[in-house]
Amino acid sequence: MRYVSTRGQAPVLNFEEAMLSGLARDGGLYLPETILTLDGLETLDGLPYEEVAFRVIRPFTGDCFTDAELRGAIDRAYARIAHAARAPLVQLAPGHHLLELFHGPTLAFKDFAMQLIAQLFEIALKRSGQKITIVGATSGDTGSAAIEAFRGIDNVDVFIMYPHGRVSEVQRRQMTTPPNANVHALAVTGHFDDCQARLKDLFNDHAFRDEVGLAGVNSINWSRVVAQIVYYFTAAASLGMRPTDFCVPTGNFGDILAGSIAKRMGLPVRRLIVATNQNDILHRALTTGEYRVGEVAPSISPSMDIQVSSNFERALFLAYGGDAGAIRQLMDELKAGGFTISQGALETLREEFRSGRVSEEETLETIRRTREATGEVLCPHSAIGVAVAEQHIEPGVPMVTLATAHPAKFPDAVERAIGIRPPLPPHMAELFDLPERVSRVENDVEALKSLILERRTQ
Ligand SMILES: Cc1ncc(COP(=O)(O)O)c(C=O)c1O
Ligand SMILES: N[C@@H](CCOP(=O)(O)O)C(=O)O
Repeated sequence: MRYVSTRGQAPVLNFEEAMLSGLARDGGLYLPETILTLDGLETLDGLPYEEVAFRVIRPFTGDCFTDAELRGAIDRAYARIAHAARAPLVQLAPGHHLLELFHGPTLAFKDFAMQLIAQLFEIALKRSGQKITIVGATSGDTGSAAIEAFRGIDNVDVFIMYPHGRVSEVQRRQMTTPPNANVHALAVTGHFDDCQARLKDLFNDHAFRDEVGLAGVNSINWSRVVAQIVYYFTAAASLGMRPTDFCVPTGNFGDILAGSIAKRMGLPVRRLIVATNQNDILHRALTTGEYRVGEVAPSISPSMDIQVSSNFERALFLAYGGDAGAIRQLMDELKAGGFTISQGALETLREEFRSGRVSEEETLETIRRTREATGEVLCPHSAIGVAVAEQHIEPGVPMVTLATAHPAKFPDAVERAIGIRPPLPPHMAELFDLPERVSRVENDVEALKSLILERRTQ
């Protein structure tokens, strides 16, 4: 399988090359040239998660990994998810199901992709002897998952930029307490969009990129998206492969894009519903056709405090029929604050996506209500998903809401809602006793470059 950039001016790559590159050299995002349908959907129900993962991921990796390598990577990755089903589906109400994606080592859905791609990176780097510098931007969960997955791996340094003061204490400590020499937590002045913009600056500086062997593990990296497709298949399989709606707490649009790819592979996804907090650029874009960047407002769902939603570029590319020239034009306009989606592309997007926005008070109320009605304690991000899903449930169509993080990652918000601080699982019992290691950095690409060059160990 070959991968092309959404901006049409970067080399066409295979899976492994796209995985190791992250962002395309023209600033775009890689997508497969064609998306193949997956046969045998009716045989998936009852299979172990690992087997479904193999069948879903295999067509995307081409001949980059042998079957044995891919199966081994999948088995090692998902052995770290502390639930036999890996992504269990629990019923919240008749017709409404919660897909729990928070049983991994860092308690967020990011573990599903990050654990797997760390295994694949390791195989690829052992084979080539290449040394790389991973730089990631996080609003809290990608960073902790990346550090957990890549810490201690040979030939890799991992630098994670998070917005200083804007992640939860649990998230921060997950990033600052690992003692491994190849891990570097960077607290950046600014918000997540600043971190992501600086990350793209680093990728777009080709001399720096080549000097340090820059790689990315945000969902701008196609391999992240691929791994996130799998749980749409396991969820739909356990609901009998009926047309199903999925509601996804959304920020950078990676998780919901994975659902869109699953649909293109033939999964009976009816609608994908974007659920946002007050940082609602995606809801505004789908409602009005205007994609205009606003201020990032801090919220009780900090992982979704995002305005510039990177993977929306992939959805736009698909909605514009693969017109890379149109995407280049839109991304140029974005530099000046935003763009108008063409009527045709907007209609295409609206056929597939619905959206909703949830206030802080509604988020707290949903945590409260859901616990009372079902006993399930939601994290604030998952609560946003549940609240928006409830507005879109239609009789006869199952609704699956993605529960993207464990409530114990956001104890302050959960306590405000239900008066209880959810306990951390035993493997994280010492988190608050460990010493922290972090560098404060200004929101400045030159400062970041100097720090990375000085600190990398490879
Ligand atoms: C807990 C949680 N929920 C939802 C999201 C939004 O996911 P995405 O960025 O893939 O839209 C994130 C961040 O990515 C997250 O960490
Ligand atoms: N919410 C994310 C933001 C980055 O998302 P990614 O999926 O593009 O890596 C986070 O927790 O960091």
